[in-house]
Amino acid sequence: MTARILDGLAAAAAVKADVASRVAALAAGGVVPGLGTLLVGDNPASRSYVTGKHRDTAEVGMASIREELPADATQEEILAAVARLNANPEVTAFIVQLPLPAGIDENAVLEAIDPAKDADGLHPTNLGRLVLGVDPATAVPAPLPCTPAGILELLAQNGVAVAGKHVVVIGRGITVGRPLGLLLTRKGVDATVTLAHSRTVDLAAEVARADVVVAAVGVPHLVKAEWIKPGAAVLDVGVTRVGTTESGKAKLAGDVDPGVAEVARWLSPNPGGVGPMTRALLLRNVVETAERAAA
Ligand SMILES: Nc1nc2c(c(=O)[nH]1)N[C@@H](CN(C=O)c1ccc(C(=O)N[C@@H](CCC(=O)O)C(=O)O)cc1)CN2
Repeated sequence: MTARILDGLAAAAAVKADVASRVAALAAGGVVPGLGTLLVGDNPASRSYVTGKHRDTAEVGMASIREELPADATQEEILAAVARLNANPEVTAFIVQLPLPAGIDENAVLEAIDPAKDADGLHPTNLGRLVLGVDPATAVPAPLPCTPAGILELLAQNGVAVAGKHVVVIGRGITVGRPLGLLLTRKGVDATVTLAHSRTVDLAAEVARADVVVAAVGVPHLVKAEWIKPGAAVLDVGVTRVGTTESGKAKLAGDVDPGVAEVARWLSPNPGGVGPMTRALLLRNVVETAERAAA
């Protein structure tokens, strides 16, 4: 059996089409939503993600506001850039591209974002709302972290159910693993979640019990075909740059061994899976912030 592909480019196109029509409706009322980004340093992956985000905003008719600082920017300079984005009326919502350079207190920077302008759902207030708002029907509206929300959207668009299923998430980082565990265990989503990490004793045994596996650690080809329960859905989220091609392009390796495609029923590839969904859900967060402000 060869896995069916969870095509992130196709699913992201559907989300973007919806966002574009909502942007057009806002524009008819004189509101132009704007995404702001703050990029600090020269990390080529971060630069390429930010460039992609600004290409997306143009595609859906949003404005773009781009702030950049050098790799040796101080904590104070970064906080000042965040304050500028908070105060800029053209910025509906914005992100601080992560990771920040070594030595910068990332949590302090995330806390400095106005929670009403948090496009990533990573401000403590919005993460707190995700924890508190167990029932989405009664929860205070708040942006959801983009990668976890993109994973749920990708599964839903392809009819892959998670309610009552056992999901093993590998990785406990702030942008994927932790918030994904919260999202999957919400009322109405109803998955049973194991959050595995670098100190998990027998990762192979944990993965072998999973109906859905989400690998988000950045260890090339960590998840092996022989670990996978036949019929499971596997989402390859983590990515590592493992060199460059002859033409100078980055060579990427996901967390999932290519042999998994022969065992799993569903496979979200990397690239072309969750990455494009992360970007599409960012646009959705921005348009929803603009809609809330305009209501
Ligand atoms: N502030 C944030 N920082 C980071 C986040 C985040 O959600 N918020 N997540 C990741 C990086 N990320 C978003 O910023 C991201 C990762 C991957 C992609 C993507 O489209 N990937 C493509 C491949 C692109 C390539 O060739 O490199 C794919 O998977 O097909 C978009 C965004 C860490 N930082």
